[in-house]
Parts: sequence; structure tokens; C-alpha cells
Amino acid sequence: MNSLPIIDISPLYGDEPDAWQGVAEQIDRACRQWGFFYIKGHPISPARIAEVLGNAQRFFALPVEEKLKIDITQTRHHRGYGAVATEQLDPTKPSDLKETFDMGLHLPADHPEVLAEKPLRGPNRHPDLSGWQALMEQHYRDMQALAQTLLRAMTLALGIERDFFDTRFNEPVSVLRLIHYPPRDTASCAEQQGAGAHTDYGCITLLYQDAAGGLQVRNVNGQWIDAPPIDGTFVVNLGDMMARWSNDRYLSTPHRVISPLGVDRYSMPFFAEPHPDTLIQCLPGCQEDAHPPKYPTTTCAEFLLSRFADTYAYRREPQAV
Ligand SMILES: O=C(O)CCC(=O)C(=O)O
Ligand SMILES: [Fe+2]
Repeated sequence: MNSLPIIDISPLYGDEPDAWQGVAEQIDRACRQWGFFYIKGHPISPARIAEVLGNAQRFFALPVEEKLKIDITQTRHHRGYGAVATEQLDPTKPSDLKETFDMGLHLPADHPEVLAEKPLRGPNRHPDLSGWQALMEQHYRDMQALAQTLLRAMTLALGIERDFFDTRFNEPVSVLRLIHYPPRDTASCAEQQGAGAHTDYGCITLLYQDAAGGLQVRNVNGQWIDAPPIDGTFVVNLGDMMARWSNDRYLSTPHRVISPLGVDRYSMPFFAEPHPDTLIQCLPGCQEDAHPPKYPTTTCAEFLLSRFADTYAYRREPQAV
């Protein structure tokens, strides 16, 4: 239990339908044992990753006043810039030493859910940087498509309809996030982590990390294992919604980031989360007599909002939604 599995998902993009079963079995095993794995053979090109990473570096290099023009704490729908220490993922540690940019599915001001002021729904808030918006919106769509391909493979192992997730990911609340971890300095912040230990909230997370390293995953024996950067891969992990959906057959595993000393680190997680009204309740194949449903039914939006309130101090204040 010392290194995460690496799964080649290229058969999901070939023309051999029987090859899906083999990939689904590997994913199933990794989800039960680890809740974490790497994927290679995916369709996101190295050139695209380099372009989006370039955007992250350009954006985070802006003066903080410029970045705060799209301050996430001033939105009801969770889009824009989160300054250092906005989040505290581990309540036993100081706030996280990282800054973030979050975007979601862009819904215009006249969309019925935006007019109804539904939480988490609304327009994206992009910085005013040349070429930024078109690239980021395209990357969001491509990451969503990749997540849905993995979810479709999982339906084979979970014994549910092939389109189970596709129908629930119509107008999703998925989030594409850019993260900058400033260098850690041993003297002043030995205790402060880039990202404190946490489990993800959503369904499935696809993470690009640059070459700096620092991501750690807790294995079933409670040991922290490095998840080092591997060229051309994404780290994939399951979040709490998938653990609830699968009645804990699939693990939502704690992880953290120890920022490297003296170097900046950039990462880009894509958090795949379904339509806000989706019911998160035990899947039919996961509730045998020996395993009655462990969790009460909730909705995607209700669950996410409760987890945001745990992580962000500003979301606990009465004036915020
Ligand atoms: O930056 C990373 O490597 C991981 C970030 C993470 O776990 C998160 O944002 O949920
Ligand atoms: Fe995470």
C-alpha cells in the first residue's frame, strides 16, 4: 500500500467496446482500495495543460488589488479569487497557505436558476487577461467530458445504467480551480500547510499538479504516502458524494499538500459535481442486506453548501448565503 495505481484509460477512447470492462475493473479496484489513482492515456494534450498553467502563473502574478476585483467572498455563487488563508481545510491547523481561482458552468443573468437566486448558480467572473476566457471555458468543458467518461466506466462496475451519471450531470455544479501555493518558509509557518488534511466534497476530482510535489494521501493504514507528479497524468480521487452514493464501497480518502520549501507550486483540480438538485442516495447495487444505506438522502447543493460552511469562515457569517 505504498504507491497509487496508474491506470491507462486509452481503451475508453478506442473502438473496441469490450475494452471498457478491463478499465472499469481497474478503476473499481483502485476506488475500493485507495479512492485515489492516476490516469494516463487521456485526451487532454500537454499543450493545453501548458496554456492553462501559463494562465495560472499570469493571474497569480497580478497585484493582489487586481485579483480582489473578483473576490470570491463577495459572491453568492462561489466564483473568482480566493486570497491566501481564505480556506481552512483542517480545523486543527492554521488557514491554508494557498490562493485560488474558481470557475464553474457559466449561467447568464437571465437563466431561470440565476433569476431564482439558486445557490452556486450564476455567471463566471474572469480576470481581464488576453485570451483567458475562451481558453478557460473550453478547458472546463473538456475536463467535464473527461470526468463523465470515467464515470461512465464506473457504471459498469457499480452495476447501474450506463447513462446514470450522464443524466445527472446536465448543467453540473462542477468547479475548475487554479491553485498557487507560495513557497513555505520553515521558520514562520512550520505548522501552516498548503492544503490541510481533508476529503473532497464532490463526486470525482481530476487533479493536474506541476513538478514541485507535495501532495500526500492517507492510506488505509493511516500512513501519509506521497503522490508525486507524473508527467502526462491526472491524479483522480473520489469525494464524499461518491462515498455516500456507493455506501462507502468507494473511498473518499483524506489528502493534504505540504508546500515545498522555497519554490512556488501550481495545481489545477477539476471537481466534478452533478446538477444541484441531484439526489445523493445509496445506489441500488450498493445496498445489499448486509450493507443497509449508511447515509440519509441529501441533494448535491445542500451537501456542498454544508461543506463550504465548514471550510470558509465567511460562509458561516449570517450575511453570507
Ligand atoms: O493542490 C493539490 O495538489 C491538491 C488540492 C486539493 O486537494 C483540493 O483542492 O481539494
Ligand atoms: Fe482535495
